[in-house]
Amino acid sequence: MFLDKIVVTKREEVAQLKQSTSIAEMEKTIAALPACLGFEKALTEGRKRKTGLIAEVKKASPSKGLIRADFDPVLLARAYEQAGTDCISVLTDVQYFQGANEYLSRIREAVRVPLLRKDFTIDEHQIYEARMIGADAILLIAAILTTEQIRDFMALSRDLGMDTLVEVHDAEELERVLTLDATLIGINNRNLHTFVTDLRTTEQLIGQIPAGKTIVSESGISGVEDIAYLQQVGADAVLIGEHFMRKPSVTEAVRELMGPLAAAVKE
Ligand SMILES: O=P(O)(O)OC[C@@H](O)[C@@H](O)c1c[nH]c2ccccc12
Repeated sequence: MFLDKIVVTKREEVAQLKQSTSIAEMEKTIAALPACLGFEKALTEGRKRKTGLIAEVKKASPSKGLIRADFDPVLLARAYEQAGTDCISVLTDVQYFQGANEYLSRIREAVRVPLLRKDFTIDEHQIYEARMIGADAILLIAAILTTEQIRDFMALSRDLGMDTLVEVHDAEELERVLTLDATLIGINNRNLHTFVTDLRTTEQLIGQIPAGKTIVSESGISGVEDIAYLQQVGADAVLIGEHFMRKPSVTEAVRELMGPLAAAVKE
């Protein structure tokens, strides 16, 4: 199964990372960095449309293979910025998503938009690494973490100045996450075991979430009617990758998708 395979890969990566650098060394580098941009803030009080948007820089995926042939991470991120996306997500996993840490650090230099490091975080070392390469937030996937790990990783991220997007896909994961003080919760419409995507996952889970949380609906979103539906069921923001990556102009694609229902009507 994909998630099990990727966790094995990540354990190897973490072992290598631990050999190449220590936490003390990483802390030194981090101390000299500028403060993070507010990722969660950009999706709440700062958001530009009724529905917040995290646009993803995604070259390939394990289920689809290569998604965009003329992939230039910096040009794509600039185009997203121009279209007024609230935040940008950057895949850094090499093996399954053809991502790279370098993509995130180059994008960091090029735009003033808060960045999510989209990867499979299973160890503290990766959280320091995320901060070093320029992330403003990291993804924590409940399916591969214990509740205690999520709690500890949220605390460490906060100490380093980063926000966390805690991702769930089913009721059991959501229940665990709701015992923590996570304020930014992602509902992944894609089952990471089977890769089947169903937007109704958001509708099914959102009812269990108490008021005051910011809900991001993730994956498989591709039409104005999808945005309308997710608005109607109560999502505060959406995370979209593939739909934009398949369009020649991602700036136009963002405007087309987010314009009709969301542009003018910021509450
Ligand atoms: O390309 P899509 O279907 O718009 O999906 C984007 C994003 O939600 C997806 O990349 C994603 C959501 N959670 C993840 C966890 C790991 C890797 C990738 C993901």
